[in-house]
Amino acid sequence: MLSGMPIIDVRKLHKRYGDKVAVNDVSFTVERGEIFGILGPNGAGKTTTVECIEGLRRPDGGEVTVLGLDPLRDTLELRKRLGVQLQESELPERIKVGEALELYASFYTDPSDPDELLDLLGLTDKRGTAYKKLSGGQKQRLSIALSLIGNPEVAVLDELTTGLDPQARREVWSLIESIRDRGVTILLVTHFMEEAERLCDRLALIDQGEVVAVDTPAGLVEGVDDEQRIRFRPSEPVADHVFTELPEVRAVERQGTRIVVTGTGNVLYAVASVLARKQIIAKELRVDQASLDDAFVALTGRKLD
Ligand SMILES: Nc1ncnc2c1ncn2[C@@H]1O[C@H](COP(=O)(O)OP(=O)(O)OP(=O)(O)O)[C@@H](O)[C@H]1O
Repeated sequence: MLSGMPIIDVRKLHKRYGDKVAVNDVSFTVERGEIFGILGPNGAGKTTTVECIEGLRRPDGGEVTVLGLDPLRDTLELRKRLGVQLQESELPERIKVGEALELYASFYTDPSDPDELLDLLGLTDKRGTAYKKLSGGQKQRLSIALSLIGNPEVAVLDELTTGLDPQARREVWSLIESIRDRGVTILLVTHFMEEAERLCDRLALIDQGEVVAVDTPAGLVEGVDDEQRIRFRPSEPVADHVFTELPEVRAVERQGTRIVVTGTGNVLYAVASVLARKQIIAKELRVDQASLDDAFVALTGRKLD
């Protein structure tokens, strides 16, 4: 295989449902070994895009190749090499964790060792537990295990941590990183900014069926103006004009006893200096930089969630 070939190549993908355009000329490539994210609000067209990649939907236009294969024509070959996460409803309630893995392993000629996967996913002591008795996080981990049982070269994970508590979510994130470290290329669909920021090497921001940007998380955030938000509770009362007189400051806002100063350049130094001169202490000081959320707003004029 050519080393330069992308693992997933989506070109001008177009998909309508009746009159509704769900995906409008979406293009991106996923390179070997990366975690590539598709990030966008509900209804942006993320699931439709990955269903075309998985061969579950027929595009109305454009081209998709996965590992050089056509998802609609080379279905059988692709099934062996592409791992797809199951929907929750696809497993019988009574099946035990170990049985589910053995069953799925039997579909492949060279599956992963179920015990090793259970261990990797922290499910070893759940081997004999019925599916319906698992917690949300455990079900999620099992569905990831099932997507990996065939030793795929590439895995598609859709809304991986939806419905999980923050603790379980972080566990799943480190799991995904260890899977990538084993050499699996991962396409991750999410509407969580934090998840995309933490996990993805690169990501496509999608809005209303269109790709608005493809870049690294840092690259996307760099594109936003370098505005910073400084929040603190002053030890003494202080008037707004003390800050608004500073050239770096764009706005001053009050939130109860807190002051929120936004500005650009070295605004933090400017604010800290003026407070020091007045011998005022900034309590509970917090500085927020631009985030992927801000990048999304800057690009689309709308918030992510
Ligand atoms: N089978 C269908 N028939 C008609 N319209 C559909 C169908 N599936 C999706 N849509 C519409 O197409 C658009 C894109 O949906 P899609 O599910 O791909 O978006 P998404 O980004 O995955 O959103 P979500 O996170 O809510 O699943 C939405 O407006 C949705 O209502």
